[in-house]
Amino acid sequence: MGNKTMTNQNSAPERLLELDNVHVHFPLREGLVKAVNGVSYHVNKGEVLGIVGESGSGKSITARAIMRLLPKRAEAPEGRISFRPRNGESYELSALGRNSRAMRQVRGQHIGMIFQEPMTALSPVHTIGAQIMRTVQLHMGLSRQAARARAIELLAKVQMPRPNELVDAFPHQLSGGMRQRAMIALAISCNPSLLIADEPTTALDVTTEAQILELLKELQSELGMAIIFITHNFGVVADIADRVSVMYLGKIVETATVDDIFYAAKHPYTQALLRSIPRLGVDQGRRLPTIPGMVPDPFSVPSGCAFNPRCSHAVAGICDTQVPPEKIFGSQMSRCHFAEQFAAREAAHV
Ligand SMILES: Nc1ncnc2c1ncn2[C@@H]1O[C@H](COP(=O)(O)OP(=O)(O)OP(=O)(O)O)[C@@H](O)[C@H]1O
Repeated sequence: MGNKTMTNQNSAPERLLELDNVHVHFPLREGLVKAVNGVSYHVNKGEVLGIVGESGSGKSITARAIMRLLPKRAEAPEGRISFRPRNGESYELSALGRNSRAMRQVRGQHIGMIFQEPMTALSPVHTIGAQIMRTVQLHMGLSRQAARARAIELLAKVQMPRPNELVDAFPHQLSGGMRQRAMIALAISCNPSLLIADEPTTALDVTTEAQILELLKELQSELGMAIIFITHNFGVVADIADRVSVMYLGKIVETATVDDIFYAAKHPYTQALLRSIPRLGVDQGRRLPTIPGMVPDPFSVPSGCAFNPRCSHAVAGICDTQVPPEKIFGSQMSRCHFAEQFAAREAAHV
């Protein structure tokens, strides 16, 4: 785990990014899709925050709202997104124009982003070296020669074999894993303080996935950057994250340290997701429990707690009518009406 959270003199972690009540809506002909529906979370300097949830829960759209790279059909995000990359430097990302100079500087220099599909970030018609050189020349003011040296250094840093040769390769000449490394080199080229990783290992075979995770952990601790790691895979989260936020239908329903998520989850959705993970040697020959029902269609989000129709703990008259508030237990947050009961049960088991 990347336990490198930077601290100030009082050893309270320094906040790098803060989202406060962020909404992203898609006005479609069929109705209004509230893809992100009041999301609040923070990332401390140098920490890895995992964001977990089923497909369609709003993980990627929240990340794209931070980068102001939302699909054209989306309305401008509502709520506050504050970012403090360095001492004295502070950006209200939510107040910046999508193509403003400041926003382009943030995207180029301070926040890197990597995706499941490397060709989302890489141009097919330029060499890997040319793409890295362009970024570092633009944002770090390097000369052509220095930029080429930086590109080779970055390819070596992401453990590309023969960086002196591959700097002149086009993306299609590389294997999937190597392309992923090239995209990571491009994303970290200007020493960003935050890397947003959106399912970067989902399409890879398990060996390559393990290598890329190892690489990200090494880079995170060497460069001291924070990472938002988006995935639907709890195993990956356990491997890389310090804290985890669980998303369901456009809301964060639980946030906790990795240990508390695995051993003291206080939201029935988190608990259900954890029950559906296969455990080596334990679940052989046994059918794994799945979460009953389907994620509701985004035009008709259930009233009250959006998870209530699928929840085995739901109580009629409460869960289907009242939106649960955030309940805080030390560093843990749960949006369940009955979170205290889970806490009391844990206390009884100690
Ligand atoms: N271009 C779009 N037009 C309309 N609605 C969209 C668009 N992109 C996303 N949405 C809506 O936003 C919701 C959240 O999408 P998002 O991609 O953030 O989910 P996710 O949790 O990242 O899922 P996945 O793991 O499948 O990537 C989707 O269910 C969809 O309803």
